[in-house]
Parts: sequence; C-alpha cells; structure tokens
Amino acid sequence: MTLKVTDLCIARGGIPVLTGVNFTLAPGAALILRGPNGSGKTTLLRTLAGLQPPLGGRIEAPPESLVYAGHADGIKQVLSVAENLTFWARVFGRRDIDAALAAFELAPLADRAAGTLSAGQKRRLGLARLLVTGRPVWLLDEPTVSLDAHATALFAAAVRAHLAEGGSALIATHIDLGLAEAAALDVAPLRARAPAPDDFDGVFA
Ligand SMILES: Nc1ncnc2c1ncn2[C@@H]1O[C@H](COP(=O)(O)OP(=O)(O)OP(=O)(O)O)[C@@H](O)[C@H]1O
Repeated sequence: MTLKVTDLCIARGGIPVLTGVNFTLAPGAALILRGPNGSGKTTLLRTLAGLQPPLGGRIEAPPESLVYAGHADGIKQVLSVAENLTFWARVFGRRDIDAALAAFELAPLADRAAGTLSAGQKRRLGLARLLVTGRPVWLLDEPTVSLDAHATALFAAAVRAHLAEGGSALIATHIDLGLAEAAALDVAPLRARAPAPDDFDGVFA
C-alpha cells in the first residue's frame, strides 16, 4: 500500500501552486507536510485524495487505499456520535466502531447528538472516522486544530498504532506531534512560479 508521487504539479483556481512534488510513502511511514500559510499543503492533500485533478505528474496508490480528513468534518449533526461512526463504517463496508470510540475517548459521548459536541469533541469524532474506514493511507489536513494537549496525545497514539499495523499517514500540521519517526517535506521550495503577465507563450506552454 505504497503511495508514490512523481513530478506532481498542482493548482488551485487554475493557478499553479506547487511543482515537482516527489515523495514515496511506504507502509508504516509518516510524512509531515510543512510550509507557511497558503503554500499549498491543503491543495496537495485534496489532489491526492482525488478531490481535484493535478496539472501534471503521477499519483500511484492502490485503489481504495486513501482516506482524507480535511477541515470540514463531514459530521451529520443530528446523528449521535455512535450513529455517525456506524454510518461511516457502513460506507466503507465495515461494522466495528468500538476501537474508534475507545481511541478518542468518545464512549461516554456515544449517544450524544454530534451537533451538540464542542469543537474539540467534533474533531475527535472526525478523526475517529479514520479508524472505522479501515483505509491504510491517511491524508490529514491540520488534524489537531481545536484539540487540547490530551486529545493531541490521543491522536498521536492513534497515528502510531496505525503505523505499527502497516498503515501510513501524510499529515499537514504546524505543530510538533512528537512523532520522532516521521520524515518531513517542506513544500515552500516547491512553490510554482506564476507566469509573467506578458509571457503569452508561457501561459499556453
Ligand atoms: N478556492 C480557491 N480559489 C483560488 N485560490 C485558492 C482557493 N483556495 C485556496 N487558494 C489559494 O491556493 C493557495 C494554496 O492554498 P492552500 O490552502 O493549499 O495552502 P496551505 O498550505 O494549506 O495553507 P494553510 O497553512 O493556511 O492551511 C493559496 O495561495 C490560497 O490562497
């Protein structure tokens, strides 16, 4: 279940954002995406998740191996925590939600309508969703936003357990997750140079 990215060029709103993105994410590995605000981390993750097409290059991953957790939680507000996880498990052809509830200490909130959760609790539910999917390659965009120190540690432990089982994770984050084993990819040097306004041929090259 290796994700291999070769000479990838990505765009947002038709404007190139990053070029020459190359990396391999092997089973058991984590890669931290670094780069300042607006440098293209979200765009890269969305492209890898298939939510937008690349401008060029190759993304090689086994079918149905990726799962993306972005800023929008994708939580159904009127369903309970357990119902949300059961819904997602079924979408991915699975049943068990107990391990996911336990990993993010959501069992005491299992019957609570998701719409009534705090921001951090909602984020824990959004991350628990990853566990019920059974997908091996996690694409995570700022997963610790709204999490307190304890929940951040729960998340780091969930990532470690996932890696130990042969999963992998690509994580855009500005904080130190304490994953000593993770490599880092700084996207700042890969910023695409916008064509000069008078570079007519360049625009159509
Ligand atoms: N819908 C959009 N239309 C046009 N440009 C966009 C759109 N969304 C984002 N951008 C631009 O694309 C560039 C890359 O944004 P992106 O969200 O990928 O950066 P990021 O590295 O994830 O930033 P952050 O650390 O702030 O989350 C930015 O310049 C941003 O302003």
